[in-house]
Amino acid sequence: MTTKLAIIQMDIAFGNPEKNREHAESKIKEAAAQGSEVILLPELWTTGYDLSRFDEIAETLEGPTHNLLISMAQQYGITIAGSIAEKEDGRFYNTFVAYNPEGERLLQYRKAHLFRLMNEEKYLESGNKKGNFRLGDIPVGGVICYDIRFPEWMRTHMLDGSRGLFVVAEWPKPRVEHWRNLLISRAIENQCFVIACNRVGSDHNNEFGGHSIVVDPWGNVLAEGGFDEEIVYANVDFTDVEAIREQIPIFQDRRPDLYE
Ligand SMILES: NC(=O)CCC(=O)C(=O)O
Repeated sequence: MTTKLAIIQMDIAFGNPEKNREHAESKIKEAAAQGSEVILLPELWTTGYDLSRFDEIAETLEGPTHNLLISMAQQYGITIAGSIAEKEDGRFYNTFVAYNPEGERLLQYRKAHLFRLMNEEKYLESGNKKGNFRLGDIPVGGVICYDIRFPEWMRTHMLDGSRGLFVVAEWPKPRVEHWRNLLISRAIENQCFVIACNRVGSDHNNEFGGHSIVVDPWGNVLAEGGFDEEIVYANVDFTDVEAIREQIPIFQDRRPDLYE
């Protein structure tokens, strides 16, 4: 069965959640009108990297961004996912959330690997739980940006039979070839679909690279964005994973006794 995906490769207004919510809302409407079933937004799409103001602009999971995502998921009968600045008990996290068409939260994954080049370790706490969730019956994982440089962490997400890896990012343009190559490698080595959303535009420190991408479990690029705002669409059949895992059974042939 095919799943219709839409990746919202948007620019993000620095530290301006209201403006970003308005912008995302119009893009979500546009993607839903095309029949999309799963819609992916970028990393920290409401705030950008305005980390020093997270005490003002981060939210609990009951905040206005979550209310908006829940109401849009219900109104359009879609699953919506992306990462948000989360605040809990005076601590801050970069948290990937997903809501199903009933408005139920499927995922709360706090970024595990904090990226020093963008000062995350100075302002954020890291998460310590995996980002596995289910799209209906389909097991998948969700991780955030720098996490993709840790293949062992991605593999951990795949050991339960997950068929897809959702990735959200604010990945700078000068390393966009790393982004592409890492994502294609994660798809091949885990024989899974990789569905990845990167923002575009710039903030005071970085220009971001876009190139949101959907890769199949054989490593073929099914859809890819450019450097500007756009919605990247792709249809995927998560059951395709089975034939490839039968043909080259890496999950059966692993030798964890040697390397775990
Ligand atoms: N937001 C991030 O985690 C950026 C990661 C990144 O740019 C990298 O090169 O890794």
